[in-house]
Amino acid sequence: MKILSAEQVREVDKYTIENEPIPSIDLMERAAHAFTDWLISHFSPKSKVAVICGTGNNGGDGLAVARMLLGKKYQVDTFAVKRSNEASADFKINEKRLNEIKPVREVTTEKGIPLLEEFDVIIDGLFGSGLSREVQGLHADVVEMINKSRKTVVSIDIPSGLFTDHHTFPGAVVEADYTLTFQVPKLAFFFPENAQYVGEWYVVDIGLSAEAIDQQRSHYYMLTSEMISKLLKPRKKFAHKGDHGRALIMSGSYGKMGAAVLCARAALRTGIGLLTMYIPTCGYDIIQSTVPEAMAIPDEGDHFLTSYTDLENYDAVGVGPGIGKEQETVYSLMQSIQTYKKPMVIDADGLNIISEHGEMLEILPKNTIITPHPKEFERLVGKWSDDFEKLALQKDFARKHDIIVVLKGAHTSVALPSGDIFFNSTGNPGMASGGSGDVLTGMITSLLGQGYIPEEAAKIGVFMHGLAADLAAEVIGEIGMVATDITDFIPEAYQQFK
Ligand SMILES: NC(=O)C1=CN([C@@H]2O[C@H](COP(=O)(O)OP(=O)(O)OC[C@H]3O[C@@H](n4cnc5c(N)ncnc54)[C@H](OP(=O)(O)O)[C@@H]3O)[C@@H](O)[C@H]2O)[C@@H](O)CC1
Ligand SMILES: Nc1ncnc2c1ncn2[C@@H]1O[C@H](COP(=O)(O)OP(=O)(O)O)[C@@H](O)[C@H]1O
Ligand SMILES: [K+]
Repeated sequence: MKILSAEQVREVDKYTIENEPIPSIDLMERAAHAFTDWLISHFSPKSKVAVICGTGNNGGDGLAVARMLLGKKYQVDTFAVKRSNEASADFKINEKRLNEIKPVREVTTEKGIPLLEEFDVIIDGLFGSGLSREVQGLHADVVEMINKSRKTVVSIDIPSGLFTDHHTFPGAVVEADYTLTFQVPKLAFFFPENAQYVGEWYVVDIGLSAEAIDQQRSHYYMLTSEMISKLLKPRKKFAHKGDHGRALIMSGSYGKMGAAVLCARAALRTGIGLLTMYIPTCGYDIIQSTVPEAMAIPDEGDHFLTSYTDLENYDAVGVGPGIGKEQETVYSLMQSIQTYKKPMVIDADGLNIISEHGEMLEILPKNTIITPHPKEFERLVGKWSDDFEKLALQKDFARKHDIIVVLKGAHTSVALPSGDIFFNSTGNPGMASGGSGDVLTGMITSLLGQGYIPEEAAKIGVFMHGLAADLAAEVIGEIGMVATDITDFIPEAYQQFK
């Protein structure tokens, strides 16, 4: 699913109005219906609802929503924050329609700001995609009242005061519990710095022209199950293990053999035909007894990797989880990168080593997939001042080194050398515990080994990893979830695509 800028959404709106064709007031009605349907399914008619409107089309949506809720017997009070008589044409039409049912209360001074404590739900229709500057004065006071109310806040399209296409400095921005955004996700929603404003967010379809969306050029996408299902290859009836690839994973050190075990189990659950673990000698018995499906080649080093093995026969090689940064391990990594000519998967200490030996970046096989978490990424590229800058760094790094950068976190992003970036839509905070990343490395290596091209392996791996965790959370919750649970639910994640 494409992610569009505010400007692009405006163009798509305009195209839809002209070509469907549909009068803009009817398009607003459609948007308000979609929003209201969601509200009705989440809040009972006993709820006291305050709708706070600006005088643009976001406010127009708010007025239409208020009218629809009144029609469904909700108790609704509507407030329009006005600094002048200027308002959008569709706002004025909806103001007239609502006034015939229940008058809109005008807020023109600070004193006129309503007490919001008496309401259960506050609908935020102050500003949407037309936000053109930071919110100040009367509007800022209203935003502050909304945020102080501690009531459930649902934002229409975008939390008021949040810029969708660049960094928003802390100030007057609505802190929504829910944001229902129209038609396409907005870039700012994917960043941790905006989580407190956006809350839980959903995309609601308002029937904007698919053709117009197709025509918009965007580097940003959200991974959806529709996209993943198109990538997955079914198994053939007469397939044998040789058809599903051979992967080698170099992982583990004394005290960190768990990383290797997690990685191995995840690779197997993701469907690799044959898996070999290259591990220090101390990990040999551990791997052989905990993951009997995998073969094992012990390195000469007892506690950590010191060398490498013949890599040529493997369809994919993953390196990094739990390997440590000993000098001999640096050599081991360097030699494997130099020897293996196909794309690799590099994670964790593999990346920490590279950040201390920048020359390795220059020799990484093209389309290698690296999977840093933010701290590992910072070691590679340096600090950033906000999440939009982090995104730019990720994009540049992928381009410059011709690699795929999977930057992990909530909404993990997959940056391709082309400049395209795919944000994940699966996953939950239950994954924020040791070992979850090792599982991902195993999954992506497995997919690469099965013949998926690197771009596909990264996208499928990231999506399925989060989906497995979501399915695990449904059964066991987020708190008690451990990395092994994610692995255990990988098969069920695949079952969703049967
Ligand atoms: N047909 C469609 O297009 C559809 C659109 N839809 C809805 O419309 C929304 C976009 O509406 P919109 O473009 O009217 O902009 P909106 O966000 O309401 O605000 C603009 C007004 O606010 C003002 N303003 C801006 N910043 C300000 C500030 N900091 N402080 C004070 N004022 C500020 C700005 O003034 P100006 O910048 O011109 O000075 C202007 O007057 C979109 O999010 C969706 O909800 C849906 O109904 C589907 C169909
Ligand atoms: N709050 C969250 N929501 C969704 N996914 C998360 C969240 N926190 C962590 N994750 C996922 O869990 C994994 C953690 O990886 P990483 O930080 O490398 O952990 P470790 O090194 O312990 O294995 C990543 O894939 C990340 O995307
Ligand atoms: K809003």
